[in-house]
Amino acid sequence: MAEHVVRTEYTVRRARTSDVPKIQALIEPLVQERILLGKERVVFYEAVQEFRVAETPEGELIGCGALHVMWEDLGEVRTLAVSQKHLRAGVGGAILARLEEDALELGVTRLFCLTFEVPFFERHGFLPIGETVVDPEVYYELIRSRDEGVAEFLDLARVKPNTLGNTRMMKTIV
Ligand SMILES: CC(=O)SCCNC(=O)CCNC(=O)[C@H](O)C(C)(C)COP(=O)(O)OP(=O)(O)OC[C@H]1O[C@@H](n2cnc3c(N)ncnc32)[C@H](O)[C@@H]1OP(=O)(O)O
Repeated sequence: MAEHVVRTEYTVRRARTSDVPKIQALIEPLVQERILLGKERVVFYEAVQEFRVAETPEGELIGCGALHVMWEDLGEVRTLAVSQKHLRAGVGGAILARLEEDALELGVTRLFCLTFEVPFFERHGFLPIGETVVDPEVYYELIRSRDEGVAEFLDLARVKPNTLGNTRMMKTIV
């Protein structure tokens, strides 16, 4: 008997302000599990232009992901998540591909991520990295940022509890 395959129909689009509560609801279980870092709602509104979301024809938000620019050539994939019932249907891969297009459009050629989902990111061309992979001059510029994600990228001691068990990964997308 042929295997029954459930197809998920969806489109990936730029996020809108009205998506913010839905993005928060989508990632809340992952925040509870300490897989993703919880953030205040205002932080999501401030970052709404960084987000892409996956939506079904019925208007259900089933995935999200963000690209945060850190430096001239450097960006970070953030808050990539797919709802439990739509996992393994290509949604995460499609959002990541769109974030990579966004990165190239902006001039960003190196993408960082900090994740527990190592095999997923490896399949998309990311490789584990050890320490910080920026020149000392850039390091001392980045250290001025107030962004928690940048602090995590720099592996600063004060954010180590947030990053415990995560793998630091990088992809060059030129
Ligand atoms: C940088 C950060 O944001 S770090 C945080 C990363 N996110 C998390 O940790 C949150 C929890 N995890 C998730 O939300 C998800 O697992 C994600 C986002 C990592 C991946 O999302 P998914 O939509 O499941 O990814 P996608 O479907 O593209 O690929 C996953 C698997 O499904 C498989 N797949 C893709 N399309 C299909 C399909 N149509 N039918 C069957 N399998 C499929 C892929 O081959 C892959 O399989 P593999 O793992 O055996 O190689």
